[in-house]
Amino acid sequence: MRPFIKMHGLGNDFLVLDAREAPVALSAAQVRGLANRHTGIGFDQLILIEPSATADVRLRFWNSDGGEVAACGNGSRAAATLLGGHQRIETAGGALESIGSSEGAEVDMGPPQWDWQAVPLAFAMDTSALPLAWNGLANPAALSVGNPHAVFVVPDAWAVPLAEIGPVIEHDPVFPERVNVGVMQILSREAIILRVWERGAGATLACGTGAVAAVAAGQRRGLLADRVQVTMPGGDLVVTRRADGHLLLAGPAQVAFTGQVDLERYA
Ligand SMILES: N[C@H](CCC[C@H](N)C(=O)O)C(=O)O
Repeated sequence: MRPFIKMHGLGNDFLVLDAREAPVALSAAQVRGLANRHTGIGFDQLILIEPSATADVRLRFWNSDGGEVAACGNGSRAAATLLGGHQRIETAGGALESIGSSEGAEVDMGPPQWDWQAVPLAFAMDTSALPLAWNGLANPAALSVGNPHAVFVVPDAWAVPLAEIGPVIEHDPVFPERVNVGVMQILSREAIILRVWERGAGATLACGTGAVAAVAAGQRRGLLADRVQVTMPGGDLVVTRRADGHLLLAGPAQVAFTGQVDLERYA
């Protein structure tokens, strides 16, 4: 049996396993089994905390579909909340820094990456506004914040049929590694509403990298200030652009419960 911690950031929920003392090897099938909300523990993402040779800790992330991914903003904040204090974090999507407190954490998610090959896209396009449309959603920004995002500016975020259109865009071959799909309604230069269809997890109550990507997209178009409140179905995050171009993600993260799990049962 292995101890686990169930956490969430505004309802974007995580199974956290601390593998710094004892390594954990996970198959995609095991992750999918653990993610099942009826026969497993249930989560949007699984987070593994591992030792790091280059930072204080290494974080690895898996979506509920079993795929390992390089970034998870809310997941990084949840781990940072657990770890507390100032942490240097190694991830496959880049090095992060966090300041944790008992209620939540702020994570430096680094600068957004706008090169089409960094997103990645299947061919060169203007990433500030792709010349593409899907069922009425058109001209998204495309960028990486350690993971790929397409962000659409829409007049009413709540009116978008995300469950129908999200998977179509997620799996479009123009995104060779698939993509997280955000629909952003701009309320003012300091406030947006955002809903996200997440690659490998579907519609979530909040998405940290999605919030960072949406604010970066709005800032690139000259529509948003340096500090923006991002209202998502699960609550509010704050994204701040620092003078060096790094984007800081702040908001609450909580422990829901702890337990023991037999990982072999899901192999
Ligand atoms: N679905 C994302 C990973 C989790 C992102 C989200 N939960 C966050 O807080 O950033 C992806 O496949 O890149």
